[in-house]
Order: sequence, then structure tokens, then C-alpha cells
Amino acid sequence: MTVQNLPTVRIVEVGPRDGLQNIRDYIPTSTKLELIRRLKETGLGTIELTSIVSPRIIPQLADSRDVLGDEGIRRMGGKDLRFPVLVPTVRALDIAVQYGVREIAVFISATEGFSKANINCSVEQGIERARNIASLALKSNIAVRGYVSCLFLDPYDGPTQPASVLRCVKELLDAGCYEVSLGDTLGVASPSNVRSLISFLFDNDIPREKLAGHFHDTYGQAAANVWEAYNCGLRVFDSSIAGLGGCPFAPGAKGNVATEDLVYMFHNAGINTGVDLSKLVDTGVWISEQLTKTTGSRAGIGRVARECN
Ligand SMILES: CC(C)(COP(=O)([O-])OP(=O)([O-])OC[C@H]1O[C@@H](n2cnc3c(N)ncnc32)[C@H](O)[C@@H]1OP(=O)([O-])[O-])[C@@H](O)C(=O)NCCC(=O)NCCSC(=O)C[C@@](C)(O)CC(=O)[O-]
Repeated sequence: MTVQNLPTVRIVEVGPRDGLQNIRDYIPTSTKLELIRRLKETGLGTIELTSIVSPRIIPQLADSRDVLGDEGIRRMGGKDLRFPVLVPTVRALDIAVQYGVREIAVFISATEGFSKANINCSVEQGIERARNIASLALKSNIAVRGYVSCLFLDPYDGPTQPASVLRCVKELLDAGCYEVSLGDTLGVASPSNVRSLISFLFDNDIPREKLAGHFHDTYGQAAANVWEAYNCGLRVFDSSIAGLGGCPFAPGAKGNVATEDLVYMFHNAGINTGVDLSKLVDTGVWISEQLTKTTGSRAGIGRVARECN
């Protein structure tokens, strides 16, 4: 069977937002813009640009307005390229509207402890806030994606009840999110946990095409989790170039599954992602050099090592 005949997976690149948000050293806006430009050149169709958030809370993304206002970025966005932006408040939504943002992401937690730490409110209040933001965004013809965090474990409260995840997913879909990304924020799950939670959601009438997977790689299970979720029927996955990232309010959690590793895994299985792996690896190496880090992508390290031999 040829690659074209097989189902296509959509990758949501979260590197410029989730990947960078927790890095303490200042990254010049020009580097962020160049990263987005390079990611676009790889063929990625969805790139989460930034988060409109207080610089006191997430200092690294204090330049979100400069990113959104950049002429090059504005010219790039369009029918075939989606640029979601994380929006935690109505005030942030107003700014998004001002900058002509066409897609936003709202985020809630399935658990109380992380909700309080991350967005300073209860789960219930978080749902209410997300509902309000989504309703206003939809009135302005802005598409809304949703995130539910702490699928399996909360850093403060312990294990998560699947029923809480179900409730949050339903609430976000009812609020008008076209898709809900399931966040293993702490990166603790392994494939059997993923299968069991996804089966529970399907058994409770959550449609497969409304779900995406967002797996952090703390325990080295993220690629396996994506594969399991794919085999359960999910076709949209978030990932971060060079495996960058983590949340300031999820202590010890590693970045998302590396985009290079996802693409390598899917292409080896004959599943099309629309992304050029070679350009992606170059981009991962490039951003890692800019940040004076070694790339967190195993596929990236593998290809570079092969080229050196
Ligand atoms: C939700 C709030 C605002 C509540 O925070 P609050 O303290 O309850 O509310 P507030 O209205 O007092 O706002 C706090 C400060 O933010 C300011 N503010 C408010 N809005 C804006 C704005 N748009 N732009 C600039 N500033 C803004 C506001 O003016 C104030 O400034 P201060 O007076 O303290 O100097 C806060 O808790 C917050 O911003 N939280 C977001 C934290 C965050 O970004 N976390 C990381 C992303 S989530 C994540 O990583 C998980 C995810 C999505 O990746 C999926 C997964 O892995 O699970």
C-alpha cells in the first residue's frame, strides 16, 4: 500500500509555545520568528505560535504581541496553515482579536490542584471561564481548540478520576471547541493507561475525531503513547520540535514528544504526516543550538550521528 492510501495524521506543533514557555533565559523574538518560519517550511500545517499571558506569570512569552504582529507571520497564516494561540482570559482574547488571530486554544485541568496552580481557580471556574472565552471567540469567527490537563496524575492531588476527564472534555465540546487535546501534563502514562482512558471516553460517546493526544515524555513513554492512541483511532497529535517544553506549574515534567520522533515513527509505518523529516531534524538541531541545548529528539540525534559516521 502506498503512503497516499493510508490515513493522514495531523500534527499540531506546540514548540514555539509549550516548547519555549518554561525556558528561563531570554530568547530573542527574532529567534522565535525564525523558528516558526523554519517549522512552516517543513510542511507542518498547524503551529501554536505563543500564549497571550502575563509576563509576570510566563516571562518567556512576554513578546507575544511582537510575534503576533510580525508582518512575516501575518503573511504566512492562511487557509492551509493554522496558527493557534493560547488564550487564558477574556482580556487575552481581546488582544487576540486586535491582532487578527484566527484560532485560539483554551485550557482547563481535570484536577483541582493543577487548576489552582496553573490558572488560579477551581475546575468549575476554569470551565466557566473557558466557556465564556469560547463563546466570545466564536462570535468573532475565531476557531477554538481545547486542552484538558492532568489526564492521569496531578502534581498536587495524585491520580485523576477518568470521570473528571470525561466531564471536562464534554464541557469543552459543548462550549464549541472543534477538538479537545488530551494532556498528559506530567508525562506519566504508559500505553495501557492511554488505551483504557480513550476507551472510557469512546464508551461515553466522545467521538474519535474530536480528540487529540498531547503526551509529555517524562518517563520516555510519549511516542509509545501516541502509537497506542493512534491504534485506538486518534489522528491528531501535539508535539514539540526537539522535544522542548514543559509547564512551569508541573514540576519535573519533560517536554512533549519530539515532533521528529513522531514523524519518524509514522513515516516508518507508511503513515503520511505531510512533514519533511529531514527539514524537521535540521530545524530541531538549529533551535537546540540557539538554546545551547542538545536536541531532545532521538530521531534527530540518530540522523546527526549517522551523518557524522
Ligand atoms: C488565568 C490567569 C490570568 C489567572 O490569574 P489571576 O491572578 O487569577 O487573575 P488576574 O486577572 O489577577 O491576572 C493575573 C495577572 O495577569 C495579568 N493578565 C491577565 N491576562 C493578561 C494578558 N492577556 N496579558 C497580559 N497580562 C494579563 C493581570 O493584569 C494580572 O497582572 P498583575 O496585576 O498580577 O501584574 C493566570 O493564572 C494565568 O495567566 N495562567 C496561565 C498560566 C500558563 O500560561 N500556564 C502554562 C500553559 S498551560 C499548559 O502548559 C498545559 C498545556 C496547555 O500545555 C496542556 C498540558 O500539557 O496539559
